[in-house]
Amino acid sequence: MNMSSKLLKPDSHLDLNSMKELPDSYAWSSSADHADGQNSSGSDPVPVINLEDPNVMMHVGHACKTWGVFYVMNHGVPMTVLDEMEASGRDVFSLPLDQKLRAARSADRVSGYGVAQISSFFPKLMWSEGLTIVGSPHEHAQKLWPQGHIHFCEVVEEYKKEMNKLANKIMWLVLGSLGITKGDIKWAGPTGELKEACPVLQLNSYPACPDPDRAMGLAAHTDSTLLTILHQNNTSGLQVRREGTGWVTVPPIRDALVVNVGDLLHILSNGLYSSVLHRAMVNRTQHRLSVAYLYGPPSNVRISPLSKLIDNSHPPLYRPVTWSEYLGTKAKHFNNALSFVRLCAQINGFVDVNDHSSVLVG
Ligand SMILES: C=C1C[C@]23C[C@H]1CC[C@H]2[C@@]12CCC[C@@](C)(C(=O)O1)[C@H]2[C@@H]3C(=O)O
Ligand SMILES: O=C(O)CCC(=O)C(=O)O
Ligand SMILES: [Fe+2]
Repeated sequence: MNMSSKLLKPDSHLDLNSMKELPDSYAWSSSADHADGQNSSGSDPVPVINLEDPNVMMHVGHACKTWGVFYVMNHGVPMTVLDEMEASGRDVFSLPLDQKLRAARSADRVSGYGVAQISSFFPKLMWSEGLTIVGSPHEHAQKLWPQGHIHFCEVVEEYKKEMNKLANKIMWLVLGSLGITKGDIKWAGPTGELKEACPVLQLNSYPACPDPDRAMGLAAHTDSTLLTILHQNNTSGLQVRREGTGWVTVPPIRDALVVNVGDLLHILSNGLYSSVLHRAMVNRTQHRLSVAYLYGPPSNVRISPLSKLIDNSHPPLYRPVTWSEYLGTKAKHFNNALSFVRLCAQINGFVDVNDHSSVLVG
């Protein structure tokens, strides 16, 4: 069976690295929309939080409430671990296309190589490729490098270990900022460690693009996570949507990682913290890489608004949902997914601040 032709849309096979012009199937818009955010020097910058600051919890809470995204410094992840992951990502994406397609994501799975999962919601193709690793990287690595893949697997495992520690730390800061303590979280272990679901690592590659003003690296979306921790190489491209300002660029800072609030944290916080809409733009000369650690709860845990945040004047806004149920809803309804777990939206006459359905197309 020819896996690749069955698994990806025929025109998704184009080797982005070899294109001299932007094919029409990749042309999203006029440059006007894209210009928004490229020059956001006038707007507030995304908060940078020092994890060793004595007031760190307050800063995290404030950033979650007002931005849904922040940088963390003094995060404790060794620079070598970040650099090695970046180098390994580069190794993957510089393989010949036919070799990468051996690890292609099949229609019924989350993991593997291919175009972004959300591609099917858009009429145009995105200027990117990704490798999604759920759990062990072994199976994909073996397909990518039949002769040897130990190093790649070691790098991924080390990266996940470090990210898990950091995600746990940040998650407790977030929960603490909501007044939540260890006993309030069902999926916390005896020493306060948060049990996590099968961790998901998303490697994204955005090759240099002949017409970046009309292309889109990764279309606007929110993450279906509690938190996402993002490492980017030295090339800018990430933008977040800010109420009243528009698209704000989140340039790489060498010593910092980017943390996004995901949809499940929006639900858990009963809407106090909103997941942030973000997208990735591409560059004319530089290859951009990013590595996202998608952090969520164990798969059997139902996430619902924390009971400490509920009272008569703050009724629960969402019904309980597990991560895998939510991913299914997202796969079907994309940026509308939250409204499908929302309680009584019509009765209460709420306008969901997190309903991003109107920003579907770049
Ligand atoms: C655990 C997740 C979360 C996924 C789906 C699945 C695996 C890959 C994730 C991403 C990564 C790239 C952006 C996104 C929007 C996409 O297309 O795939 C993400 C999506 C989500 O956050 O909803
Ligand atoms: O490449 C980026 O900066 C964004 C990646 C992203 O949003 C994701 O993987 O979910
Ligand atoms: Fe994302």
